[in-house]
Amino acid sequence: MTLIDTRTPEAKRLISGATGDWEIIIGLEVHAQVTSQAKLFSGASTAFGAPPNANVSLVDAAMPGMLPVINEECVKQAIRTGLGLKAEINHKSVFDRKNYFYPDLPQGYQISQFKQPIVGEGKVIVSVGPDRQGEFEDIEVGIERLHLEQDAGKSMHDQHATMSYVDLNRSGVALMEIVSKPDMRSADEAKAYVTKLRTIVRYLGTCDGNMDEGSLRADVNVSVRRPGGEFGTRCEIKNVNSIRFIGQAIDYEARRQIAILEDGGKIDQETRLFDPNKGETRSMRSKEEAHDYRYFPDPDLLPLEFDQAYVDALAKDLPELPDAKKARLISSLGLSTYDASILVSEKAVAEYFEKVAAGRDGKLAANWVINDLLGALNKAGKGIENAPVSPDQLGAVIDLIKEGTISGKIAKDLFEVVWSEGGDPRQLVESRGMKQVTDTGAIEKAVDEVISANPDKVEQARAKPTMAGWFVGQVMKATGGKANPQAVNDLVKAKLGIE
Ligand SMILES: Nc1ncnc2c1ncn2[C@@H]1O[C@H](COP(=O)(O)OP(=O)(O)OP(=O)(O)O)[C@@H](O)[C@H]1O
Ligand SMILES: [Mg+2]
Ligand SMILES: [Mg+2]
Repeated sequence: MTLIDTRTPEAKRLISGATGDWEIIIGLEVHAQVTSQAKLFSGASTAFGAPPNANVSLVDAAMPGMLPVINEECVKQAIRTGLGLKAEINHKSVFDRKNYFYPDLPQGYQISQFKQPIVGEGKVIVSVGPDRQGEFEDIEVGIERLHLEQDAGKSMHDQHATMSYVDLNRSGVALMEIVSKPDMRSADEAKAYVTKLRTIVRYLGTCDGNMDEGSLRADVNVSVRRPGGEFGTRCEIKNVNSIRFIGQAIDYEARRQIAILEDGGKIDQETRLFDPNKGETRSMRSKEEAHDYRYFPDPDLLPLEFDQAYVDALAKDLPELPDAKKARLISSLGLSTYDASILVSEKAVAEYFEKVAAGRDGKLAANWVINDLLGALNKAGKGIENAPVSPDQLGAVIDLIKEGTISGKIAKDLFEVVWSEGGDPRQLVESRGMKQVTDTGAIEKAVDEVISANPDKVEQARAKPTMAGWFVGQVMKATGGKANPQAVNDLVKAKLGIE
């Protein structure tokens, strides 16, 4: 039995407390590391996994007299990301100093953008789902701004009993802070939004999106309100570094706030941390201890200016993005929305699929990629980059089915052979004797044998024509699945004298 969820989309977003329903309001600040060999204002390398303090220039260590020089590559990537988010690109933006003291920030300030960011308002369409009926719902999440800023270094407190260490490798690495509007209403929506952002930056090649290497992380702002009421006070959960944790942090935080409010308390605006081991958020600092960042324009850097021709040139070179690709796969190949959504969700999967589908039946290619290839990869715990079957090999398997050389069933066996042993599918079909038997003489012989061995079943089938399927099954079995099923079906019916 399928359970049909009859609640409206609005009602599905509510969670119930002890005294009635509540709505969760979520806004995310996503920090995405810009794909660039060098840092935002220095030539030091950004390579991941280098020994501590190996990638630190005098600028990143904030030696007196050092001056920042903007890395044009990072500016380009920020503009390209802005275009991918359908956002307004600001031809003039300003770098500000955000002042605070912390041991991993040798400058004593972070260079960021405050009042005039490089990218203004935009929007992202996010597919949320599937729900119990297998349906996706599209929501729109507004982008408030995207600005460029430097990353800080890293303090390490677990290396020594009484001392802390500082690693400045990340100091000065370029980040894009992508600030959403408070448009999300559930953990699922927030998770789907971050997933979509990651897909977009990966298509663009502006950030590698690797959350476990810290290339993408989110500050999660959560508040709750009575449905349709005023926004409540937000708490900000800093630096959450996995999509699953973002969901857990939101659910925990919303319930914590609801419990306080239902108890007659009030929410203090504060910065919190998520503890993945406990699945809880806990207070880091309250608003009273909040920083006064004393933002002001960095006197070492001129405002960043470029003209529309520069933006146009970058726009012209943008790759096809997931939404456009999805629409094209649906309209030109006739794929379902569901299949197209799966295929475009990872750039590498989309590229693989398009190679398989080129010049072939798109729906058949989609079935093979989604059910067989992705299914096998999932089972083996492998990513598409390490798929043992190449697009050419899978394409050849599909061609062999289409030509009638092998049956759909044998194709599954062939796929497994190619997966585990490699090789040219066409040659494997020859050498392993997997060819479909279309020779009517041979099929006829097998049909005759099955019929003469089962006289009682023949009687039954004449009275009940659907029994023909049983004979087809027996013949397929007797021929090792190699007989052409249509030919077997036709012959069985003819011999039994049924329609
Ligand atoms: N009532 C609310 N509930 C949940 N989220 C909210 C609420 N009001 C604002 N937000 C979200 O909080 C985020 C605020 O980010 P923004 O970068 O503008 O400021 P900030 O957090 O004060 O600054 P910083 O970059 O120093 O952390 C946005 O994503 C916004 O959508
Ligand atoms: Mg912010
Ligand atoms: Mg913030």
